[in-house]
Parts: sequence; structure tokens; C-alpha cells
Amino acid sequence: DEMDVDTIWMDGEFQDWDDAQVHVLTHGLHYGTGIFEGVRCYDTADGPAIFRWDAHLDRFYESAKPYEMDIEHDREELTEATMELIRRQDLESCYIRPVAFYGYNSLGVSPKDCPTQVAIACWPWGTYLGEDALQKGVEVMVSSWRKHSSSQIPTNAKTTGLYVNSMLAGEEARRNGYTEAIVLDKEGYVAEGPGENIFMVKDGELYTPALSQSILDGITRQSVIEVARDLGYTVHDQATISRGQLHTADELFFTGTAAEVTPIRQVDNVEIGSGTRGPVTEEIQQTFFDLVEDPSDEYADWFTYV
Ligand SMILES: Cc1[nH+]cc(COP(=O)(O)O)c(CN[C@@H](CCC(=O)O)C(=O)O)c1O
Repeated sequence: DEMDVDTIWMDGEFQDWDDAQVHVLTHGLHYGTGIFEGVRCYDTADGPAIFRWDAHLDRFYESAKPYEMDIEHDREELTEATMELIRRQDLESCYIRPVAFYGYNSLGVSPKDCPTQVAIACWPWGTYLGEDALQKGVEVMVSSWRKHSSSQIPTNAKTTGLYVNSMLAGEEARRNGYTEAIVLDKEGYVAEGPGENIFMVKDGELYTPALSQSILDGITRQSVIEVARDLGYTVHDQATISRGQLHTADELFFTGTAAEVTPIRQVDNVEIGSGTRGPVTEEIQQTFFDLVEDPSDEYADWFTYV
């Protein structure tokens, strides 16, 4: 059914979608000084539920800290606003985008007297990397652009300005006929995707780059680590993965709120394992989707019902 969205919460009020606007001299527009979240609400067996809302809220407030952004709305207000947005628009499942940014006052790199603005929008968002991506996997290339280093910018903060690096890498891949990129860190080790974390399967064990490797501490990454260990897998969650290991991996997959669990079937035209979704990837993907469809008691606290 056509779920149209028409409302955005902005600075404490619900506004019509088209009225939720900012001035062209907004600090965040000129200098990338915004922080944001990507969260999914799933239509579970017991109704719409937001996946790991508390962890996403934690990260939202943490991301603001390096930039001294003062988010003047507390967790309860942001939670209530989000629930109301979902209810008002009859969204059973949706993608939720909270954003905070330095607004309009004076221009100049220092945001000195610019207000911090906050907005939340929700919309239906299907499979992030294409319809058959979840089943068949995607073809990626290793980008010629490297990830910014955590010594140059807080890569653990989900900062809007960081995503020019993601756009450069992702668009380079798509210009070359691939669905997505894999981005190496400045030392040349595997970091993550433009909008996803990455996992490698080798000899039945899972590996994912260390948080020190200039990557975002993904909440889906955290969830997959826990679920995989509960399934009995050994998970090396502070791994260093070289580019060469990408080609000799048995399996590779992306994780992310938007990407969920997406298999990678080729890197730079080299087939990975069987050249399609691998068995470990399939088991973890299936467990993830079963979980968000019908939450089990074990992970009950990962779900905030609308
Ligand atoms: C750079 C990056 N790394 C890892 C992740 C995975 O994090 P998590 O969602 O907490 O598991 C994301 C999420 N990317 C968000 C934005 C996507 C977009 O296109 O915008 C997302 O998946 O919502 C990233 O942007």
C-alpha cells in the first residue's frame, strides 16, 4: 500500500514535509557540521517496533559531542516525536532519520552563535542495495579513495560532512558498473563501505575491522557480532583485514541499518567463494531477518514498540 509521508518533526514541532526548511546560509550546509542517525522500524509480529532505538539515541547524542552541539531535546522528547511521526503517517515499517546541525546566524567556520537545530523524518525504505542484493549479493570495487583517518576527524561520530568521502567512493564504484565500494583506510587496510560495515568469513570464523580502523561503530555490526556468537561462531571483532584477504575470503557481507545484511559476491570482478551468498552469510542474514520479523525473548530489549 502506498505509505505517503507528509510530516517532519523539527525543533520541537510537527511540520508539513514541504515546510521543514532551512536558510541557505545554514552553517551545516556550508561546513558539513551536522550529525545524524539511520534507524529502522520493523513491522514485527507484535506490531511496529524500532530496532535498537536506545543504542541509536546514545550514538546520536555522542556524535554531537566533538562539535559541542547542544541538542536541547532530551531522549524522551525525541522518542515521543518519533513514535508520533510513525503513528501519524500509518507507517508499519520505515526508515527513521534524526539529524542535528548548526543552523543559521553568522557564517564563518566558527559556529559561535549559530543555533543547533534538530529534525526527524521517517519514510518507507526498501532494500538499500537493490532488490536481489540480499539473495544474490552485490558486486563491489575497492575505491581509489581512502577513508579519512580517525586522527583527522572523529570517525566514531556519524557526521554529515564525512559523507562526501562516502559519496566519492560510492559514485566511483557506480560509474564503473559496480553496486557499491569497499573503502580502505589510509594504511591500505580494509575499513568499511561508504554506508556499511563489512564482515569476512574464513574457515568458518568471522572477522570484522577494528573500531580503531577509522570506521563507524555500526549498531548492526554490534548486533551481528552478538547474534553470530550466540549461533556459536568465533567472531574476531578487532581484526585487521588486508586488501588481499578480500579476494581469498570464503564469504564477505555488508551490515548496516539501511543495508541490513547484504552479501558481497564479487570484489574487483573476482568472485568471492561460490560467487553468490555464502552459507554463513545466509544463516546470519536469515537469523537477523527472523529476529526483526518476530523478536525472540533473548533480544527483546532491542525492540521499542511504537
Ligand atoms: C560509514 C558507515 N559505516 C557503517 C554504517 C552501519 O552502521 P549502522 O547503521 O549503525 O549499523 C553506516 C550506516 N549508514 C546509514 C546511512 C545510509 C545512507 O545512505 O545515508 C544507514 O545504514 O542508515 C555508515 O554510514
